[in-house]
Amino acid sequence: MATHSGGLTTAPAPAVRITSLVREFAGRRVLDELDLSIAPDEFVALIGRSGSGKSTLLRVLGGIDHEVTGYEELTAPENVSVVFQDARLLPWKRVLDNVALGLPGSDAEARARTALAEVGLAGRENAWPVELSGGEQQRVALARSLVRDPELLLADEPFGALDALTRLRMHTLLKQLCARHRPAVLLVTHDVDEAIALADRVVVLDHGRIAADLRVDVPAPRSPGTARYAALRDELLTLLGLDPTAGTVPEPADPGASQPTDTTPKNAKGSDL
Ligand SMILES: Nc1ncnc2c1ncn2[C@@H]1O[C@H](COP(=O)(O)OP(=O)(O)OP(=O)(O)O)[C@@H](O)[C@H]1O
Repeated sequence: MATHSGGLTTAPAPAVRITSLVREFAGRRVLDELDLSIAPDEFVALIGRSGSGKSTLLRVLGGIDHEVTGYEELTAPENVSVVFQDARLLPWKRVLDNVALGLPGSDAEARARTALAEVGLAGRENAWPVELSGGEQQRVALARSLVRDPELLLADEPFGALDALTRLRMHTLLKQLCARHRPAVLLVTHDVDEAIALADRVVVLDHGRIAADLRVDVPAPRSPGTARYAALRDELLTLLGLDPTAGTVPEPADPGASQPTDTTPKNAKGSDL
């Protein structure tokens, strides 16, 4: 939200501001003088080929990786929540206790109940994680993150392991939760359609640098049938080195999986995204 003073309109301080960030592994630059800003309550999707540095950037912003150099500025909120592809629930704790774990205050349990209701899991408080489906477990993970009212929500392919229908339901849920809690969001995804469905901006990472930073100016309800949607989708696929006419965007490569079907597009070098 902009602030006003003396007739001037001042943009709010960004939730995230990074300039010239470098992360090296064994002398190889995985983040290469990277610049990125995210406004408070802005939803940014981060896409890029495998190995482009997406998870590394999330780890830095989540305070998990401190081995960075070179930066002129590195600002991120202290109150950060992270959601991963797997829900990472404690199997020996019931759902409610997973959400309430570590929450301060005597109202922790009540807040956890409210959060579970928000993600559609009222009545499942006493279930064990193993009794929940993958989508339900991710709902718990979202509740556990958002009950802390984070200023920044980092999500690393949170819906990557879910089936297509569950994924769409989770998109709707995440949009509702973000509208209510208004964190800044950085979502890593391999799915261009997911990025367009959810984000205000899509940032494309290539070899540790921002190759493109595109505003999602597709009018709601962001239907794939519209010309603007199709143009943005094509632009993003092309930036990823994919042929927009070749089919859907592939899932992240799973080394243990069998070869993808012939609907899986290949990048210019013939390898998976
Ligand atoms: N701990 C580490 N030690 C050495 N190299 C690493 C380490 N972590 C990441 N890397 C390397 O950094 C590069 C970027 O990795 P990162 O996981 O950030 O990519 P990514 O864009 O998230 O990929 P993917 O889409 O496959 O998850 C890769 O080449 C990876 O091998």
